[in-house]
Amino acid sequence: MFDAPQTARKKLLRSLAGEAMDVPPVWLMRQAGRYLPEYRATRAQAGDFLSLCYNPELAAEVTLQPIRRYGFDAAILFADILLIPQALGADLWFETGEGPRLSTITGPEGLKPLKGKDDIHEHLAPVYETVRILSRELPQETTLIGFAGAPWTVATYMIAGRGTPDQAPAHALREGDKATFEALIDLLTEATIEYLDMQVQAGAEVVKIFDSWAGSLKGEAFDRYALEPAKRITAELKRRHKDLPVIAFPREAGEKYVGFAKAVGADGLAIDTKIDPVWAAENLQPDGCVQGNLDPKHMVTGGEALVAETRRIVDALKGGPHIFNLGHGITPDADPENVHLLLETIRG
Ligand SMILES: Cc1c2[nH]c(c1CCC(=O)O)Cc1[nH]c(c(CCC(=O)O)c1C)Cc1[nH]c(c(CCC(=O)O)c1C)Cc1[nH]c(c(C)c1CCC(=O)O)C2
Repeated sequence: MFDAPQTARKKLLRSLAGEAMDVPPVWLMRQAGRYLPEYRATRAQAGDFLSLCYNPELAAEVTLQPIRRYGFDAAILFADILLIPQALGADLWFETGEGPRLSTITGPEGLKPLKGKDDIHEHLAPVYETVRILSRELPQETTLIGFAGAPWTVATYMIAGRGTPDQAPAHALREGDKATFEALIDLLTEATIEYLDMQVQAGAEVVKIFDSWAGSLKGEAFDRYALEPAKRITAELKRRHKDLPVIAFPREAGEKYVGFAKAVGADGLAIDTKIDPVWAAENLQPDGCVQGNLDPKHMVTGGEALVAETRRIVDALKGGPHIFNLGHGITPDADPENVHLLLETIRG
């Protein structure tokens, strides 16, 4: 575990512990990415995106690049939510300009080739090594965030074999073959616990659970397949690592955001761009730290609109614990200069 007096000084950990600050800590989703020329150069050196994820020296290098350039308060491990399916035995590749492709799961036979929750570590060992390098090399004020995809979001890719606008194949399996669907969610929940546990053992100080497609689950299905797995993962990680801060991101959950952090046991709740920060201050911040939620389009367009919207978010959330971030990942067409403008606006 980490040493309390030193971590107590890290701004991100103070926010997650519930402290309101004049200047919130800030980092950006996808801060290591294609909008940075140094990222594109290192990815070219690695060969392709997946080779970069499995090369600890180069993955650590791209994680550090935005920290050197901008001095963010947190670094997020460079990896991907789809490494777990690959570690479990699914095929995974990336089609240039299109996105991920995987083998599909359409029924019980789709589960047969998958490995058990404890058989993922050899495949994921390079990721743990990246975390170890980062925990040595990051500046001491920078918090290291580990992460995984939430079971539902990862399952949507494993079932469809690709990203889908409405997650229809996953909903079809959930409704048509509940046993197979629930066995997959269970396997992913348990494998995610082991994966994040290893990241924490290697030096991750916070973990974030990305449920990018949580918004397509409604009513009871949301509680069962978004909330319950996040709760199981959080409870077990906190049992193994007392005081480990957890950030949940049930993207586009809308009104289901209310009470989510408390029910899950998460310390931080990441909000998407559809959430009004004034509403979040009233309805979400009483339960703990809120992270978000500038629209990533401002990182492309910049100017007065970026400044005004950033100020509006900071002002709305300054009465409670807040981590400044975007509402979703920064896009490849973002202008790196706009990140300087953002940081000047927040930090003065
Ligand atoms: C759904 C999802 C994925 N991956 C992730 C999510 C959840 C968050 C979200 O909703 O965006 C999470 C993720 N992906 C990546 C990180 C690294 C850390 C960081 O935020 O800087 C993280 C935390 C790197 C990446 N993951 C990916 C890239 C781009 C790859 C490249 O360099 O070509 C990066 C930097 C590729 C990826 N990975 C994924 C897709 C759909 C794609 C293709 C889309 C795209 O190209 O942006 C799956």
